[in-house]
Amino acid sequence: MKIERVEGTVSLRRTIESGTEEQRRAVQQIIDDVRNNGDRALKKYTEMFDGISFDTFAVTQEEIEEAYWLINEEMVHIIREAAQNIREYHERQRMTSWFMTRDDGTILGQKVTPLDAVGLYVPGGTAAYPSSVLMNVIPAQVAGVKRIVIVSPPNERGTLPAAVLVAACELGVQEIYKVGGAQAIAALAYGTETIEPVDKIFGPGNIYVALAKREVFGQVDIDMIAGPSEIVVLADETAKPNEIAADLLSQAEHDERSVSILVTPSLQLALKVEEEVEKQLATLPRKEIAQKAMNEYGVIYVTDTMKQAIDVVNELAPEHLEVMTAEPFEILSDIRHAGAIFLGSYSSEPVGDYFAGTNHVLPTNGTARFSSGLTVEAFMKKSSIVFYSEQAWRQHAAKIAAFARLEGLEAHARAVEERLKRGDK
Ligand SMILES: NC(=O)c1ccc[n+]([C@@H]2O[C@H](COP(=O)([O-])OP(=O)(O)OC[C@H]3O[C@@H](n4cnc5c(N)ncnc54)[C@H](O)[C@@H]3O)[C@@H](O)[C@H]2O)c1
Ligand SMILES: N[C@H](CO)Cc1c[nH]c[nH+]1
Ligand SMILES: [Zn+2]
Repeated sequence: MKIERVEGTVSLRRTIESGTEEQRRAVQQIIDDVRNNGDRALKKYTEMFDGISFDTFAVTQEEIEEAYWLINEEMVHIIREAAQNIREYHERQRMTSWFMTRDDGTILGQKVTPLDAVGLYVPGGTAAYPSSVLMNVIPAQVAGVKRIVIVSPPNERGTLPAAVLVAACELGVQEIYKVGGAQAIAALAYGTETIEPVDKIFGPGNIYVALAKREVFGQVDIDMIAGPSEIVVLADETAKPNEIAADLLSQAEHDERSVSILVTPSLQLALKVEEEVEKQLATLPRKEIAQKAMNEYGVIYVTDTMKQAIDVVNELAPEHLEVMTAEPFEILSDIRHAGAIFLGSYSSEPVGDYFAGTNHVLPTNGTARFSSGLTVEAFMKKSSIVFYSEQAWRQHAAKIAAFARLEGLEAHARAVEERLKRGDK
């Protein structure tokens, strides 16, 4: 890990993978094929990319039962407890419709409606996280979404990871399809004989999945495109170097492009954390990934003051921020940009990844400057409500018509004035 003094600007912005021309063309072709040939195309690409042939893509009851055999009971209880915590937190985000009235009889309001159907992409390989199933499905359920569909590429046994199936089943998700990649995204967007289309697609995936999501946007809505994980630790001399190092490595093991940064006014702490990171890296099972991430994107910024350290954090606008100082709550009001803020030395970032109840789908790449993590709101939409009484119309019709004529929109003006004829009768 490099130790640097902060000079000039700092940034978390990395190039966003936009794929090669060849990949973009391949994705476009897969999407067209699924639109035209439905299940037949899904079958073809599943054979081609996942090496499995299916007659039906739906996960069966037997597969769910087998998954429960493969997961120990204690783990099922942990998943249940985590789910309860996540549900309790997200219940607080529930939105309600509201109305307001004016003396002239006008009633205005906002009607909140859950999306009818959403699709969650669960990536294959080692990146199949049951915790992400909880983080996406629970806010959808709290919002009141009726139809929740999970798609994920089949593994070499022709099924899905047991932990993913158990997490989904614990939440009562009943529609799970073994199909991945761009073909799964196309099926969710346009529908096939087996898979009914949805209204919005959530979840991460590889470049083919990301490109397909971009491509179908407009036909359906999509969530954010999340980049590799990031952690910034803001610490003073009271923090423990071994704990900081462990937390930095927790995110580095996600991806070779993950970013782990310590910002501190203490050079002594910086030196100790650097040493600890090397020590702890040596015994990590995902050492290769974490090492690459630390070499490329790991850095310790040493500042002159805590105030300067806070400025650096705000400039970085990280996905996750840990505040490990003597009085973390005193710093909270100065933090302006971070997807999730973990306060105090016991609030290690994985506490939020799995269990506390907050959502782990968060803005990356410096976008925490202007965006937020996944919330219940992402699964809802708002319709404005307008009721004009006769009194309100009489009082304001001329003003509205004048405004319309200012824009040169005569039909607008006449629509409002058309009601005058009623008074003539
Ligand atoms: N940001 C996050 O929160 C987060 C979390 C988990 C995983 N991820 C990402 O998910 C990804 C998982 O990748 P994965 O590949 O293991 O699983 P994946 O499910 O994203 O992709 C697998 C599918 O890719 C398609 N594919 C593979 N090669 C192809 C080709 N040549 N042409 C067309 N399609 C092809 C296949 O259809 C296959 O089923 C990683 O990139 C990881 O970084 C991100
Ligand atoms: N830290 C990841 C988001 O950046 C989420 C995750 C899932 N499992 C473990 N961690
Ligand atoms: Zn994580």
